[in-house]
Amino acid sequence: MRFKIALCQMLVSPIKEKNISHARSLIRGAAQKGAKLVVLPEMWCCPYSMKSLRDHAEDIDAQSAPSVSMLSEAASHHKITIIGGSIPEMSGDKLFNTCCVLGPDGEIIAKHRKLHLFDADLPGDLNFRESDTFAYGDGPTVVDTDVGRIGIGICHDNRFPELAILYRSRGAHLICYPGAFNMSTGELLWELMLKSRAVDNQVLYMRIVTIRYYMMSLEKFVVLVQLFVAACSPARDPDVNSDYMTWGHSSLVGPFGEIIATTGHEEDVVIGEIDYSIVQTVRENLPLESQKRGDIYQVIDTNRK
Ligand SMILES: NC(=O)CC(=O)C(=O)O
Repeated sequence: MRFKIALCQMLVSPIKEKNISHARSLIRGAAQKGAKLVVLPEMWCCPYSMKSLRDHAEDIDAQSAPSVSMLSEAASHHKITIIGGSIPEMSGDKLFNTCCVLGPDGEIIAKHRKLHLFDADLPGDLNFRESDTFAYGDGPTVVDTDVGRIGIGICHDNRFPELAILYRSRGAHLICYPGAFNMSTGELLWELMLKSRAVDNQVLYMRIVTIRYYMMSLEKFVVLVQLFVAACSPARDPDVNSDYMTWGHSSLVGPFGEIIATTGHEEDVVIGEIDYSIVQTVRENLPLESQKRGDIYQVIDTNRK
């Protein structure tokens, strides 16, 4: 399968309505260029500022979510799949950092709540505690779409290779990470993390438990994690008063760790082509699965139903 993906690296303003209509016009432009999959950034509907996130929060389950309504209308109008970046989601009294995935009929086909919240204390530089504001998501997200099986992570989720391994083990062809690395971590780590997740490879064991008679057996699945990774950031806000300055550099990385498409820090729509047949070629050229030492290490998918 071959298709075009668009990463909308949009400049986020303090005004929510403006962000929604701006995102809509970027999606329109991407669809007109032939993109079948459009990805938005982490926190595209409002500033990524812990002080004001609650003011912009939306209740997705109660269907009072203007950002998600726009995504739904855009997906069905253009007949595309949208990875809807992330928005602050209010559910009961909890706030989540949430990504909705919309299919070409406008339906929400998956909802991922950020699993790893970004808490960092870099003395004299950055002190950021997402976990003071957000609640933790409680499950991985793999979704079947018109453009393949996709795993979803949000920003800091991409630092955890086990999640990428798990997604690949569930048959994902592509992992999409809406993200917003900051100026302290971005230069050294953004591209490194994306390339690492694209080329991670492991042998995965999944424990199959037979409860009857307390018997347990271990079934082995050999899995490679060489796949495509797409990450979409907001554009850097040149306003020095901005609470959180983002690194930008939205990118599409191929299964050999190659950068297929990327950009700098300004607003841009990055278009790249994904050809899943390359995954097979890379796996044949570099047959890592036969070289893994499953007798020494293993990753167990504890969440699989
Ligand atoms: N938004 C984030 O999770 C930020 C992050 O991971 C970073 O390095 O910056």
